[in-house]
Amino acid sequence: MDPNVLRGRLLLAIPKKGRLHERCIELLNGADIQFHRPNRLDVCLVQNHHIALVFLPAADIPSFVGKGNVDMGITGHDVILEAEMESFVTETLRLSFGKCALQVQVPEAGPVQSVEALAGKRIVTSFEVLAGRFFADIDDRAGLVGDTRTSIEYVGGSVEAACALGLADAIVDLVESGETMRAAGLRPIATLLQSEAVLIRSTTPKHAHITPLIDKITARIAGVIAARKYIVCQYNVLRSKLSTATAVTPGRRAPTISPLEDPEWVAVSSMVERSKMADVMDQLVSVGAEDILIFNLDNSRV
Ligand SMILES: Nc1ncnc2c1ncn2[C@@H]1O[C@H](COP(=O)(O)OP(=O)(O)OP(=O)(O)O)[C@@H](O)[C@H]1O
Ligand SMILES: O=P(O)(O)OC[C@H]1O[C@H](OP(=O)(O)OP(=O)(O)O)[C@H](O)[C@@H]1O
Ligand SMILES: [Mg+2]
Repeated sequence: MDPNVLRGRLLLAIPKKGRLHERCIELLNGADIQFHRPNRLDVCLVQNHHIALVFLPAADIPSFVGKGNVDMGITGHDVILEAEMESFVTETLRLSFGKCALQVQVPEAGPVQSVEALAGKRIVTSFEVLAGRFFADIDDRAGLVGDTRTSIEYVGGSVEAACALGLADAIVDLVESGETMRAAGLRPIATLLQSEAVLIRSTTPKHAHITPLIDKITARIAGVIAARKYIVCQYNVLRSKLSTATAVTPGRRAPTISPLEDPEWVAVSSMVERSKMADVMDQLVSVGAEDILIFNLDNSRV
């Protein structure tokens, strides 16, 4: 691709593979960012905006954004910390996917109960910076110096195999469902951090003229995330019970109250978190609300 084609375009990095890739593509579709990625190509032009997408390993995105080589990106909170880029990138949105925890895991049947018992032992991980810092603290407290300190060995993937292969006394790796951990006969003994996918931009952007477009894309993505997170709940209730009912559905800003032909009744419409929908409906029934309807949102701008 001729680099001149990219000139002046906002560069948006997304993971080229792995757990976040497909979710990012869905998000871009939801935000009407249209593109066609030719097979194997890692840079492609967006058809309906002055944007180019850059497909990178998730772990490389923090430093690309932090150094201003791309303008914004989607990656995991965990790899921002691992790349030590937290001062160079701003996390503008949490994206509610890619949720996982970075945990210390030991063989299920083994004797180790605490991280202190791992001081001076062998750790295998893809997170050598975070694990290194964590165990350096433990070594310091145990007064270990030189060769007696905990060894941290980097591997790029399949971290769980290290204990079974006799290469590690413990691993530090991501856990979501816990299926991989259990399948490998491991159990967690400590959590270093919780993570989820985030939208990031450079703290010191190189191209000031691009900021309005960054803001516009951020607002669009925020709208898609909110549309997934919320439903609209609509119901009828006696005017005399309105304040009790709206305490259950206060909405994001305030509920919409509309009159009905029957002056004793009103209709209420309010945004409710999808995860609370069933509880909210139960409570509305118990305060006397009727004709409770739930609507999915296709998109939003909130
Ligand atoms: N099991 C998981 N559940 C949820 N999010 C995860 C999980 N594993 C990783 N992630 C998130 O996705 C990010 C990228 O990790 P992932 O392992 O998918 O990338 P990769 O190593 O580039 O790809 P692959 O492992 O397929 O080679 C992680 O930094 C983390 O934020
Ligand atoms: O708790 P779970 O739901 O089982 O998910 C955790 C697994 O997901 C990631 O692996 P990934 O699929 O990226 O494979 P990899 O080890 O090859 O990187 C992570 O490294 C764990 O192994
Ligand atoms: Mg992986």
